[in-house]
Amino acid sequence: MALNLWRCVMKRAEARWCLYRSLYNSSHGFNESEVKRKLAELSGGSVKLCKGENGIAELGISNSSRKNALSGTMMLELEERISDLEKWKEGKGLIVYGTEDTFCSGGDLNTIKAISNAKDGLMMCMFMQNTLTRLQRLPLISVALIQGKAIGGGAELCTACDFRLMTEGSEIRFVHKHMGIVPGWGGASRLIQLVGSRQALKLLSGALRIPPEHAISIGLADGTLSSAADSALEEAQKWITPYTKGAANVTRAMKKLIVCGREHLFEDAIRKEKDIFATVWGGPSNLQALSERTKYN
Ligand SMILES: CC[C@H](C(=O)O)C(=O)SCCNC(=O)CCNC(=O)[C@H](O)C(C)(C)COP(=O)(O)OP(=O)(O)OC[C@H]1O[C@@H](n2cnc3c(N)ncnc32)[C@H](O)[C@@H]1OP(=O)(O)O
Repeated sequence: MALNLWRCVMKRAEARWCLYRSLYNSSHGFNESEVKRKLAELSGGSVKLCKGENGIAELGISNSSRKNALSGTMMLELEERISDLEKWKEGKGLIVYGTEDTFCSGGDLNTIKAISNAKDGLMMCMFMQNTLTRLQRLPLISVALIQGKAIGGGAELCTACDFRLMTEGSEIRFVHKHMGIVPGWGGASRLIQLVGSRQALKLLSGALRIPPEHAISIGLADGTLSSAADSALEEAQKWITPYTKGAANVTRAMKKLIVCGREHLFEDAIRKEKDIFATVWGGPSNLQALSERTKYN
């Protein structure tokens, strides 16, 4: 009886701690079923989840013909995998990685072109902000394993993890300015939290390449992996182990403390990011950039 009561108290506390509350719902004009229907039409690639016996899950972003760019269906799969992880009570850690030689090259430009009007762009923005905020709030210690490029939305995705490990020659780059837009998946608000407003302004307004050594020096990355591509995941597992060792409920409680401490006043900032995103999305610079399909080699 006492245990059930304790469980009920904890459930209410978690709800109060905003651990599982989405940022946007119908009161914000967010029509989730409508945006899911639209994204389901834009296919390609996959997002796979493997939950380990050791309490560490691996989430793999895969769209090999498009450098792991996130198509509409991949955005939906990402949300489904995160829902799965929210229910995984034995979970302690999570490694997010891209298959082959790239982390993620951002939104799939074919998907982005199909939703370049103001309404669809805003719906996608709110869907991805909900999804990446839930990723960030998971009671799991999360690591983005960056091999190759993390470009645009891919750079934003990696900021939603607690830590970032980069392999030699990899690069994080917020290329949004060259697309005539600003980050919209919450990446700007999280980058400011990670590196401070001055560094964030340089990285965003300069669309600067961020190699491993620079990322570490400004506090964006937490380590470099020297391993070859096929053993990077194994090395990331070793890196995360000291932080996930021990009882799952304690590790999860530690992460919950961090989430609650970090988010005070955060929701205001991220909602303003959405409003600013709406002023440039689908505008002349954005449409021009989409027609040029610049390569950021
Ligand atoms: C809010 C987020 C924001 C948004 O949603 O608006 C975005 O994330 S917009 C997308 C931002 N990302 C880009 O613009 C990346 C563009 N691609 C590149 O810069 C390069 O492809 C690079 C650096 C990722 C890899 O260069 P590399 O020379 O190694 O390979 P290729 O360029 O030959 O690419 C192979 C193949 O993949 C296709 N590709 C790459 N990225 C994307 C993408 N984001 N969407 C769709 N397709 C992509 C590329 O076109 C090549 O296909 P091919 O048929 O051979 O042209």
